[in-house]
Amino acid sequence: MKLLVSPINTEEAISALNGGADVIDVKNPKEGSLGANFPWVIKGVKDAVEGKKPISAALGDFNYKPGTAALAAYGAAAAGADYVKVGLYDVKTEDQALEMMTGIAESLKGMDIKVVACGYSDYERIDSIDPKLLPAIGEKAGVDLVMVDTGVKDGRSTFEFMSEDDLIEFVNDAHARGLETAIAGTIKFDDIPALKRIQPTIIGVRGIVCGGDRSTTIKQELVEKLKSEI
Ligand SMILES: O=C[C@H](O)COP(=O)(O)O
Repeated sequence: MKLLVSPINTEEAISALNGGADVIDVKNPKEGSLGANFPWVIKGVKDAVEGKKPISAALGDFNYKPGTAALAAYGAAAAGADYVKVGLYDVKTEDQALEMMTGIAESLKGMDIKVVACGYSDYERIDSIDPKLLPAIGEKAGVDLVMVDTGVKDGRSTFEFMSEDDLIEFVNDAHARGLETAIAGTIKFDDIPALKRIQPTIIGVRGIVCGGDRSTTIKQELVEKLKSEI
């Protein structure tokens, strides 16, 4: 399993990089679970990481706006992202999700950039699409990776909203369709044994490597610890 760590600035990105993160995922938690950061922050992180690891950019917790999302993806690509992650937050139907993801994949066609469709394990409380539908939608839309995160960052974990069996079904369905997978959402050290059984391609974190409070800063030693445990 690879480790994706979500810094908010260059300093945190260097802690993530030096701690052994495999993907440096630039986001802006002030704007939500998958809040987008500014292009110059993505660019700054890209320059600081010097090609040692790929850069991911969160595009936002989206409502149903395929054109806006496709343009945001294009912008993140111009800023240097190697992965673009869109949160299907206020996206309620399979048709809406398919149109969103098809538009993003089309806008990045011919570029060496991975498209990530992210659903939310707590989809019922935010009235969003069930993430278990994403592997089929993602395959149709031509995305590279499907992901689950929590939509509300209130300390409740993905494991409180989806059972291990649900997550195994999600991962196996996606892998059978040739897609990569990521699981995130207040992952704790105690969740590592379950994640090893589930075997997603990537584990996505922030809070755990900030020492539990995601509003503080990423600590290199916690990234090192997590990396060695997974
Ligand atoms: O993409 C990963 C998320 O930033 C996870 O954040 P979290 O571990 O604080 O829920």
